[in-house]
Amino acid sequence: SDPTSPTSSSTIDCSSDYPSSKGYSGSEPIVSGCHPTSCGRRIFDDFASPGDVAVLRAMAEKGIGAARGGEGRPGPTIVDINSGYMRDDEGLANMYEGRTEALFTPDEYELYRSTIERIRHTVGATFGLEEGYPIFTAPTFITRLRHHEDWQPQSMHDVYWMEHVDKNNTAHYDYSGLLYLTTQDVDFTGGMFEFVEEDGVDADGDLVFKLEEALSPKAGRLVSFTGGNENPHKVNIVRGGTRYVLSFWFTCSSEHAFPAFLDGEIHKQFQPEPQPDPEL
Ligand SMILES: O=C(O)CCC(=O)C(=O)O
Ligand SMILES: [Fe+2]
Repeated sequence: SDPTSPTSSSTIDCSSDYPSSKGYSGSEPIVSGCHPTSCGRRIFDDFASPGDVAVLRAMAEKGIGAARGGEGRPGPTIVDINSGYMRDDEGLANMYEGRTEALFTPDEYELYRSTIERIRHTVGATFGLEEGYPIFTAPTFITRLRHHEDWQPQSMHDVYWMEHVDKNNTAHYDYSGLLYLTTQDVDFTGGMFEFVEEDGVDADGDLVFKLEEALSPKAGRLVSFTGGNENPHKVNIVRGGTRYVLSFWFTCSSEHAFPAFLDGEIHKQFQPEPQPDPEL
């Protein structure tokens, strides 16, 4: 599809957390031609073909199988094809570790890489950014949410249905992109994506949110939005079946530029210290 003509487009006021000369929360300088001057949301249906969507889903399954064995775990499983890391309710594992043969074919890597690049280009065009922006950053991953009636979250990592703002989780995220790889009410039930807005506080003093706009995941549908406080959102709990989404974040900060390595070797450079999961 034509990257300049989204299926639907809305413009909203950017959060007042974007001052004019400093970045969000004062952390990084504003990059003109990249940081949003006009915030909003863009949806592109049929952004990826059914065939491409099937290959991306199969790559996630292959990665989960290599890292965890079998079909992996119920609940949320995050798969990063670039670094090889997979996280599920048992923790972190790497799909590339200890392999003697390539896990993915050159065609699969090329599809993954070109899909990332096409999304990046589309986000830049639809938000009117200068050439070269936004910048690809890490991490990016495919998230699989697999329903199982007996499943319970083991740590805060597993609680995927919380309202959040992407830029508050990771300060250098400026644009968010979600490419859905399954269709609601065909492949899974529940799992609606919702933009929300603050609606006061509850008796414990915790923020309460109300629905602003619900978007039904559809295979091939790209949803992109500015990452700041103008776009709080959540995913609803998956009630049946399996839901997949490819999540990307882009930045305006050249310091956070991340080349798409996709060579099956990069995890050797990132050996994270094992960290205890935050408690529930
Ligand atoms: O899965 C979705 O629809 C949204 C996921 C999301 O908001 C995130 O990963 O930050
Ligand atoms: Fe998010």
